[in-house]
Order: sequence, then C-alpha cells, then structure tokens
Amino acid sequence: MLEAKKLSKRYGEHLALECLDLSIGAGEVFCLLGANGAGKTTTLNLFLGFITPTQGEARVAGLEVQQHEAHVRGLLAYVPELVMLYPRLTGRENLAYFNTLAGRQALSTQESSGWLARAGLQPGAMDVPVGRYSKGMRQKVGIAIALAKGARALLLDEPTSGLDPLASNELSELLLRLSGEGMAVLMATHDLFRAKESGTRVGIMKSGRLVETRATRDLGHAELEQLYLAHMRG
Ligand SMILES: Nc1ncnc2c1ncn2[C@@H]1O[C@H](COP(=O)(O)OP(=O)(O)OP(=O)(O)O)[C@@H](O)[C@H]1O
Repeated sequence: MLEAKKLSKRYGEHLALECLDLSIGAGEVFCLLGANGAGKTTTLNLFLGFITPTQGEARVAGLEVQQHEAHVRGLLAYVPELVMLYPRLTGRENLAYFNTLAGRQALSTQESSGWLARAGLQPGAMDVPVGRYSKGMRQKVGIAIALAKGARALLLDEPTSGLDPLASNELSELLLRLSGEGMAVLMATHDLFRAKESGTRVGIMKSGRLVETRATRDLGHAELEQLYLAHMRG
C-alpha cells in the first residue's frame, strides 16, 4: 500500500532522507522511531505529497504520489499530532463538514454515529463542541473523517505525545483494529512502548537513514529499548 523506492530528500547540503526503501502492506502498522531530526516527518510528508523528493519515489497503492496527487489524496488520511477541527462545531458536525469538503455525499445521523463510534468516540460526546474535547477525542474525530472518506492508509505523526496512558492504549487498540480490517498504518513516534504495543514492525531512523527494521512480535519491550539506544549512541 505504501512504498518508498530509493526515496531521498535534500535541503541544500543537508540530506533529510537518504535512499529509503520501505514497503508497508495493508494490515500492517509500521512505527518509525528516531531522534529529533532523524527524518520521520520528512518521510510522512513525502508520502503525503506535501514535499517533492530529490530522488526516488513514493507510491501509494502503486501510484506515484506526485503524478497521481488527487487519487492518492483520496487513499490517504493524515492525523497530525494535534488534529485541527472547528472548536465551535461538534464532533459530528466536524465530520459532516470535512466529509463534504472531501466531495462525498452528506452523511445521515446514523452514518456519522457509525463512523465516530468505529473511531472509538463515545456516543455522549458526539454532539458536544470539539472545543471541550481532549486531544485523544480530537484524534478519534480525525480518524472518523479518514474512515468516512474511505482512506486505505493512515499516516500519523506523534499521535501519542501528550495523551494519557488510557488514551494511548485506546489509540493502540484502535490502530490494531483498523489494521485488522486492512488499513495500512505508518506512524512516526518517540513512544517505544506504544510502538511495540501497536506496531507490527518498527523502523529505526538515524540521520535520514532507516538503520534497522524489526517485526515487533520478535522483540520484547526491553530489547526494543536496548536496540534503539544502541543505534542512538553508536
Ligand atoms: N523545510 C526544511 N528546510 C530545511 N531543513 C529541513 C526542512 N524540513 C526538515 N528539515 C531538516 O531535515 C531533517 C529531518 O527532519 P524531520 O522533521 O523529518 O525529522 P523528524 O525525525 O520528524 O524529527 P522530530 O522527531 O523532531 O519530528 C532535520 O535535520 C530537519 O532540520
């Protein structure tokens, strides 16, 4: 679903991403780890078509991102660290608004409840203004918007930063559930614990290079931490 081939991004003399080869299938949750400035956000931005590669290519469902911009936009959903929503509108109204913006048919109340519930939002919160939502609740609306538009890949940047452990756990479970339904997930994170919990694979980036990729089922929490620290110190 998501494929990078020799993907590189240079800013002047600085190589933000160097020759990334990566393939993430439907049903996978791939967690990108790495220190600040390692190239995680650059990788997400290249898949999203926000920036153009200096070399190589990013593909979504086999389509080169720059050449098939509109089509790719429909296949991807991006959940930034802080999901930007209209604070005076309710979760349901935000979903309805962004759904119409994406050019889709208006949602019935039953449909909007269905998408919001699938994203884990409690029914009692759906008609409350988003200005009163926690960060985790806003993320759920962001994910409901992605689900309603039929996105097949979800890209998340630091989704657990600033979430309490219960909200982080809910997000992990949601991502696992969505991947079980065939969603491909690429998530940049500093949260080793959550990467192990919600990832099917983890990739460690250092100075623009993907230096290690491991299946999480083969790794314990402590082992992942040791591996990560060894790369950061090495
Ligand atoms: N627009 C830009 N102009 C110049 N350099 C940039 C630009 N965007 C990113 N960089 C540089 O590219 C490198 C990779 O940045 P990137 O944001 O991808 O890192 P990151 O791994 O996401 O870090 P963080 O964990 O802090 O989000 C950094 O050295 C950064 O300073």
